[in-house]
Amino acid sequence: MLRLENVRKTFLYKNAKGKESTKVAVDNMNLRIDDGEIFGLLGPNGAGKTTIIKMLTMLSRPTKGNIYYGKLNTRNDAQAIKKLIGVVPQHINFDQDLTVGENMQLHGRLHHMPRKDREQCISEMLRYVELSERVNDSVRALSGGMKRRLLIVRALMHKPSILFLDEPTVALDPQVRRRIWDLIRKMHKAGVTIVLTTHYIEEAEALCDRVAIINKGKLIALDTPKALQEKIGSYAVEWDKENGEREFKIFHSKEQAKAFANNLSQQNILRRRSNLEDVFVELTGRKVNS
Ligand SMILES: Nc1ncnc2c1ncn2[C@@H]1O[C@H](COP(=O)(O)OP(=O)(O)OP(=O)(O)O)[C@@H](O)[C@H]1O
Repeated sequence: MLRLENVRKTFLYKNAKGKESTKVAVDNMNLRIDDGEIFGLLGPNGAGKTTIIKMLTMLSRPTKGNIYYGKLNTRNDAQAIKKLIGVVPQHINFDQDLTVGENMQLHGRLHHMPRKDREQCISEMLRYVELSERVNDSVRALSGGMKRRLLIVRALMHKPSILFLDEPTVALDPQVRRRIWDLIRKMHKAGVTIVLTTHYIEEAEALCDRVAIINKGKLIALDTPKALQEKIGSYAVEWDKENGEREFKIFHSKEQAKAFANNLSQQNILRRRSNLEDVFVELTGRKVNS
């Protein structure tokens, strides 16, 4: 089990006038992630998701508060925790001058894997993501989707029990995105706990057992996508505003939604089930991708 207790992260920076200011990136966060979950951190750009992942994976220290892996604390037990976790960063960070196999070798060596284990693991992992035939190709020659798949299995080489993925499908087309989702599900089935960040609502809905909605460094909701959606109300009515934008309202009963829709004089009225996007807009007043 992974636990954040009163975690806060601030950054000092110089504002436009050159004056030193403090940015609160993560504000008093309390969170528990259970073994075996696919857990999603959902929020718009700048919400604090990457900062949280960096603290969880010990690339950055909390300004205040503590992060526990069971009884291990990231402040004192970094070496032991590193063996438990795998990290898939947001930006592709292979050595582009090396081949696929050489990049995997490098990662295995950094994790002190014996040569024999390394060789076996690399061929197993490349087979897993159908990249065996590319082992001697330069990483540069791979497509974006292939690089992402390779990034994921590279993080699994030392057999971590928790895998962190920061925006695993950012900038990928829908077909490639689905393939990455299948890979994440496959790893989860194999027993790996998954923690991912996303600003794609569909990704959180498709993959996550539970979702934490983060806005401006704060945790504003935490539950299963279905429970979050039921809490705000399961029925939505939407319509065109005068400026052409869509507006919506959420209701707890179908009858209320129907009565409201019947009394509307606006154009293009639609009744539908509510979704996670509605939850986000209701709670934050913002669209997730704005
Ligand atoms: N090193 C830093 N110095 C100053 N401010 C920072 C630093 N790192 C992050 N921030 C600020 O902290 C806030 C949270 O940033 P973070 O990258 O965690 O957001 P995010 O939710 O991951 O966004 P994105 O989806 O764009 O990656 C932002 O306002 C960001 O500008």
